[in-house]
Amino acid sequence: MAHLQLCSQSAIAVTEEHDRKEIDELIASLPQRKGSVRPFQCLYQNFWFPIFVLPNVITFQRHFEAKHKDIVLASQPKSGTTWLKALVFSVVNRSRFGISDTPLLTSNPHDLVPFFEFQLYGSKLRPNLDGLGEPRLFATHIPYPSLPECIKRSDCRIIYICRNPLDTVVSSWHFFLQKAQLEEQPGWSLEEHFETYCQGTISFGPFWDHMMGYWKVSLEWPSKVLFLKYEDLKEDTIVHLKRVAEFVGLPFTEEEEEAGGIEEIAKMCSLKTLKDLEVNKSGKVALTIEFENRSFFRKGEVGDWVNHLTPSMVDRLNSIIQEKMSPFGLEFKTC
Ligand SMILES: Nc1ncnc2c1ncn2[C@@H]1O[C@H](COP(=O)(O)OS(=O)(=O)O)[C@@H](OP(=O)(O)O)[C@H]1O
Repeated sequence: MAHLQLCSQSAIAVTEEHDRKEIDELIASLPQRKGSVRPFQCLYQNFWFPIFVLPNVITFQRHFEAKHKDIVLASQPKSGTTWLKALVFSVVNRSRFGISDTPLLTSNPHDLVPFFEFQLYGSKLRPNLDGLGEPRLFATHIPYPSLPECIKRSDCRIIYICRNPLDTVVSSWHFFLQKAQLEEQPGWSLEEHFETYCQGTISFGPFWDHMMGYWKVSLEWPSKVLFLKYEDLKEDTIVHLKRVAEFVGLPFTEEEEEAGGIEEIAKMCSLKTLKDLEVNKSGKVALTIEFENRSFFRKGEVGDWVNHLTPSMVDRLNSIIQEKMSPFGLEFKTC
């Protein structure tokens, strides 16, 4: 018996070693370019991925097994991912935890709803996810076309959040600049960052193809993808919390509504509440590389771009939106 176990373990090790080599060879053959945080981005399946994340993405594509009840939160970086994680975690787990004992009080949302590509499949690991309670909650920045087929074919649901590109480019510049400053590395200008964003070579870009991928599926298959906008959530969190709860098959009851249960979740997940928690002031989260928890909470405003972008930058981004997204009905509130 022990001999058999050893044999199967070494067979797995050989297969993993083989996979690793094959993935490394595949990545070496891809077009690469210098990126902002890490030295290189690779063009894989028509999107630019940070090179250090790509092995995890490929391992995830090959080995993830979806379950029908899974819920996947998808976004581009700096679109409201952290907020969406807190909201959906609270909705899905509200029968287990109240506001006084929610794990959000002691854990950053990224530790409660892990990313496939940064956390679960980090370091080319193949995690065992069978033991997780259902529904399992996952997150990803991977574009729709590159999601594993099992996610598309199963009944599992996807909630996508997007944000107007003017605020997103400003938010992502601040995020990486702060990271560089903390590590005493040279930063880079907003102009340089903006150029990368508009060229579509930012991580997980082009941003328009990322948004359009999920947008089109949400129109064709609304029970598969719920498409949310950061600006709408800011305007009326309650309405969109109800949509989320219905979409995941756990609608709020009249009693919950009357008892103020939805408002409680909205308040718990607000930027102010999360930002002021000790865990988010001092902790760190490992997303392949380490980030300070506080770096995920900045201003959280709609329209902060007015303080940073020049009129010509605004014109350029607006014309990309007009050309690539407006014809398909995707519009943004920018103030
Ligand atoms: N709870 C809550 N409510 C409203 N807004 C929030 C919240 N949490 C984070 N934020 C703001 O979202 C921006 C960070 O984006 P992401 O969470 O997508 O970042 S990441 O992709 O997970 O790295 C970043 O936006 P900016 O302030 O404009 O930079 C955060 O401040």
